[in-house]
Amino acid sequence: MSPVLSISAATKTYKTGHTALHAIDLAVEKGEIFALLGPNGAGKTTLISIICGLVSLTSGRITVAGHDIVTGYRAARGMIGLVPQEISLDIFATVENTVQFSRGLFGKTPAPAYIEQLLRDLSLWEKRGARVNELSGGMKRRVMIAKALSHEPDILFLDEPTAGVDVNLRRDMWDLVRRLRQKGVTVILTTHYLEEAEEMADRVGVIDRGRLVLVEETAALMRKMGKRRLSITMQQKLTEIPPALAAWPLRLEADGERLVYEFDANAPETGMPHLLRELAAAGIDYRDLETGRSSLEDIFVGLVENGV
Ligand SMILES: Nc1ncnc2c1ncn2[C@@H]1O[C@H](COP(=O)(O)OP(=O)(O)OP(=O)(O)O)[C@@H](O)[C@H]1O
Repeated sequence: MSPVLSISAATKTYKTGHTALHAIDLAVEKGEIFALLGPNGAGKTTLISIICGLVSLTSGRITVAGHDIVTGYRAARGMIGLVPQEISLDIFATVENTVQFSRGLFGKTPAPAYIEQLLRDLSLWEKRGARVNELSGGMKRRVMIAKALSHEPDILFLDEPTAGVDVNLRRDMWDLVRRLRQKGVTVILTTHYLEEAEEMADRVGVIDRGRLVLVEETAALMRKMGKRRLSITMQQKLTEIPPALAAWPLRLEADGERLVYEFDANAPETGMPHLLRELAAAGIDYRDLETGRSSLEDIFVGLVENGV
C-alpha cells in the first residue's frame, strides 16, 4: 500500500537563517494515528504548516495521496484538515455557518446530514445557531475541529490538541479520532505528552531540534523506554544515599528530601516492596510515596545517552 503522506528530505530554513527542519523522511499509512512528539521549538508546527501549505518548503518533497504539496497544492490541500494550536474563527458567524462555509471553500457540495452528524459528535448541535463570540473557549475549540473536518479530509492534523483542554473535550476528541480511524482517516497529532501518544497513537515519531530522531510503533517504544518512578518523600532530609542502599539506582532530589527510584514498568518485579523494606531496615522514615511514569524529557535523555 502506498503511504497517504510521504515526506522525503524535507528541509526548512527560515529567513532568519534558522534551519528548523533537517532532511525529514517519513511515510504515514492510510488510517494510521501518528503522534509527533518533541519539546518546544523542535519543529513540529513547522512540519505541519509546510504540509498544509502555510509555510514554504526550502528543499525536499512531500506528497499527500500522491499529490505534490507544491505542484499539486489544491488537490493536496483538499485532502487535509488542520486544527491549529491557535483558535481563529469569524466571531460573528454562527457555528453551523462557520462549518458549512469552510466546506464550501474546498469546493464540496453541501452535505447537511454529514454536517449534522459532525456537530452532534462534537456536542455542538445544540449550539449550531449560536454566534462564535457567545461560545466558551472549549466550545470554540470544538468548532475548530468541526471546521477542519467539514470537507471530509483524508488526513487530519491536530496541533497540540489537548493543550489547555478540559477532560470532556479531551474524551470527545479521542472518541472522534477512533471513529475517524475506523473510516480510514489518518490522524497526525503533535504533543508534548507521552501519555497522550501512548493512549492514541499507532506510531510515534520523536523530533528534536529539527531532526526526526526516532520513529517507532508506540507499543515497542513504551517497552523500550517506558520507565516508572517511585518518589519517596522522607521525614528527614538526607545528605547522601545511605551506604546500605548503595546497590539501588537511587537519586536524591528536592534538597535531600526526596529519594527517587526509577524502574522498568514492564519488568515482572518492580523491586518496590523490597526497596521499602530495606529503607525501613536502614531506619529511614518516609511520609509520602508517589509513583508516576517517566516524562518525555527523561526519554529524550535516554535517547541521547543511547546515542540514537
Ligand atoms: N516564522 C519563523 N521565522 C523564524 N523562525 C521560526 C519561525 N517559526 C518558527 N521558527 C523557529 O523554528 C523552530 C521550530 O519551531 P516550531 O514552532 O516548529 O516548533 P514546535 O516543535 O512546534 O514547538 P512548540 O511545541 O513550542 O509548538 C523554533 O526554533 C522556532 O523559533
